[in-house]
Amino acid sequence: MRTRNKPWADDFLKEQKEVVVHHPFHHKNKWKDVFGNDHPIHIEIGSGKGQFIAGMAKQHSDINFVGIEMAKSIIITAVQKVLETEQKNVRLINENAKDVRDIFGENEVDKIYLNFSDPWPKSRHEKRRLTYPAFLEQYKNILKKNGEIVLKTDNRKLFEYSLVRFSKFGMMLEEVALDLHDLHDPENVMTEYEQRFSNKGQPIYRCRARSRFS
Ligand SMILES: C[S@@+](CC[C@H](N)C(=O)[O-])C[C@H]1O[C@@H](n2cnc3c(N)ncnc32)[C@H](O)[C@@H]1O
Repeated sequence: MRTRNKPWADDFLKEQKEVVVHHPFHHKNKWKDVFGNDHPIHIEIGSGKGQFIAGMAKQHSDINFVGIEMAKSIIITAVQKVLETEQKNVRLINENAKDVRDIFGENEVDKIYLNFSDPWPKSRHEKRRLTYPAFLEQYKNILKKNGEIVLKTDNRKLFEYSLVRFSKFGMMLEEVALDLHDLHDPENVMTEYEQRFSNKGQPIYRCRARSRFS
């Protein structure tokens, strides 16, 4: 995702304390205190400009959403979108998710969304894919038993790779959709990338993998 450098981003993010969580590692095991309730927690890794998480928060006010986005120049747009919704059930974190296990405690998360994650097609970059086993190991740790990972992508190779990885990791594949929009799922909230690829006529893939670990 290309964006211009925005020198005012730091100050803007610091000011948005209602939405941006500045020291997320301090809240490990205590996210219910951040939200002031014990509703289920769904996280999105690589939230981009926030269309998905803002839309989901509006659609599900009984769920707490946390978006993690490492690019400062991109997350500011997500913050603006969340502010527009006036929803209280969403927080954003400007961090790299490589240490997600240090942000959430064991069994603290009910669902993880991976939307249009960077595919990293070269095999020497495999470790950067968000469905690489080292990431799955961390997801397993923070996910509740029967928690879910929902992945959407336009990238067939990343989709195939992720299906194999989920399966080798012992997760149960509950849905494999090769053309998500053909399902006309009324609950599907489109991401920015999803909208862009779908407008070009490309099929969108989605899978749901359920954790069977405690
Ligand atoms: C291709 S974009 C997709 C954005 C959005 N999910 C969408 O579907 O429109 C991938 C996003 O993930 C972010 N990202 C990639 N790896 C990440 C990581 N390890 N931690 C946090 N964000 C990450 C990137 O900065 C980028 O904004």
